[in-house]
Amino acid sequence: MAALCNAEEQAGEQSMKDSKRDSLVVVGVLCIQGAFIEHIKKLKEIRDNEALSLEIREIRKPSDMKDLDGLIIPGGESTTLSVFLAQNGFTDVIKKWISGHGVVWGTCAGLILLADDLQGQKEGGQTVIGGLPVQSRRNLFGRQRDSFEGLVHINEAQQLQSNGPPTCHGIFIRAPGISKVLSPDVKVLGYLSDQETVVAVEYQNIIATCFHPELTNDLRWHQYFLKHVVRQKNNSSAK
Ligand SMILES: NC(=O)CC[C@H](N)C(=O)O
Repeated sequence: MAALCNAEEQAGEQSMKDSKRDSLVVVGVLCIQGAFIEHIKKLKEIRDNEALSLEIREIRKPSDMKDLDGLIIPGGESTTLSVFLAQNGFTDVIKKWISGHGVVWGTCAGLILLADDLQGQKEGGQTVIGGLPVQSRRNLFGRQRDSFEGLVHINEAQQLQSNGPPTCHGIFIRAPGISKVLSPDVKVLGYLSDQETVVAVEYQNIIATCFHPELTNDLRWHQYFLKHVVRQKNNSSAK
């Protein structure tokens, strides 16, 4: 497949270079439960490889969100995460931060928390953050024993890196699905080999994946997220 290098991609590349020169970008990882250590490792690897001016912050309480440019909500157990967030006055803080254009990436349980319409939630409901106009179904691919690894096709129009392959390895652990896209403005970033099952999306300042790129050697999803964060920061400081 031809390498794609669109204007947005170029703007992202430029922003990454700019971030090396000037302002510090602050990216947080929600460190309550789940695969947060793996996300932090990936961010550190990119920061060190690319000499980025990047602060990587562990987010454990609402006040840690101060001056944050980007946030990763990791996979884990969405019920545990949602109860913790609600009980600690965290849900509304993150909601407000996202509506103020903070760039967020939810992987797996993180996607569940960001979906506007959640199906298959625990009895009594789950307090979610929302903001992403998709319907997500918990455990769409089955229970724990149905967890699988498979090929994710990266949507050509949204190529993650101009020089990367058009696929990536997807690790799906009791994964949620994106059962419906609720807005034409949701961009599909990745889908399975059946060409139908959407597993990665982007909507404005929100990225969400059903699988776990932090558990693979592929850095492209984290690089893609960081570019988005830097672009957004530069846009808002230009205003
Ligand atoms: N790997 C994951 O994050 C699994 C998510 C889990 N099924 C949940 O509903 O929270």
